[in-house]
Amino acid sequence: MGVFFHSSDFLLPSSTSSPAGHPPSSTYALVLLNQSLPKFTPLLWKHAKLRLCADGGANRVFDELPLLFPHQDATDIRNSYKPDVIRGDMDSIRTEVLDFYAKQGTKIFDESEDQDTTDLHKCVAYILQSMPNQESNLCILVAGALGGRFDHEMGNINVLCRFSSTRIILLSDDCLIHLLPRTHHHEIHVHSSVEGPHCGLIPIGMPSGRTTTTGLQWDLTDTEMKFGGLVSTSNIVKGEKVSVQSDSDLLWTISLKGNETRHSST
Ligand SMILES: Nc1ncnc2c1ncn2[C@@H]1O[C@H](COP(=O)(O)OP(=O)(O)OP(=O)(O)O)[C@@H](O)[C@H]1O
Ligand SMILES: Cc1ncc(C[n+]2csc(CCO)c2C)c(N)n1
Repeated sequence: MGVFFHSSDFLLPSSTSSPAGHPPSSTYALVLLNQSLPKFTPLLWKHAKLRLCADGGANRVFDELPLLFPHQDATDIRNSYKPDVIRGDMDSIRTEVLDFYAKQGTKIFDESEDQDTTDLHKCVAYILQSMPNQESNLCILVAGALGGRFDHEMGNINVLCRFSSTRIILLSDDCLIHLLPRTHHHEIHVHSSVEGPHCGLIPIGMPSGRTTTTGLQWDLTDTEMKFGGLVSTSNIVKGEKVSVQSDSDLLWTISLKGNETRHSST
């Protein structure tokens, strides 16, 4: 069985290269959702080759990005953070925002006839169509995916499952989540300057009969996990490397640093 390597390099400045022995860095696409943008959004923006707003996510870029640069002119910031694409059912984007980005040359896709898939789903499908040759090293970063409405959060997690062969990372200021498909063993490189130590491993879709880990305070050894039984929450990463293998798909989540003033216990 092959090994998947995972590393949150996108949380580090662009000049910081991957550690020796790690695979070449990913090609990133960024999707911005209609939820408070993480304060590290400008860093994700810089790493990304393609930037999309899911419907009302464009309002967040318009309203909130200038607030991250309080000493600069809001219009200058809006002019320099122009999304490549806005796609969704367009029931949340404000007209002034749509007009502003349409004039800037952003491609607008109104998919209002599809009321069965979420705006995030529509954006991921667009990325896969428009970057077909990048699939093996493509990594889709989703900003504003967590915190807020629970139905939206579950819809966002469902996108991880619907596109399980694509690397997709859901992000908020507080944590990240991605899928560890059962088809591979997983090696997670932890950048302790920006992430951890709190983490979790959660079976998704079905119980996990056997999961084995190394590198955690509470490691699992051929352990069963299921809702109604054990799921691994409030675990702790011990060092720089975590390994996971399981007979079913798991969600991996790890806390992000930088919110110590809001969460004094982290
Ligand atoms: N509170 C939230 N928490 C997490 N994700 C969110 C939240 N609000 C929106 N999103 C994400 O942003 C995307 C775009 O949001 P938007 O508000 O435009 O969606 P929507 O389809 O109009 O929502 P709805 O009609 O259910 O209110 C959604 O598809 C979802 O992925
Ligand atoms: C069983 C079922 N539940 C909810 C929806 C509604 N829905 C799901 S995704 C979406 C688009 C949001 O932009 C909407 C309205 C549906 N179609 N089918």
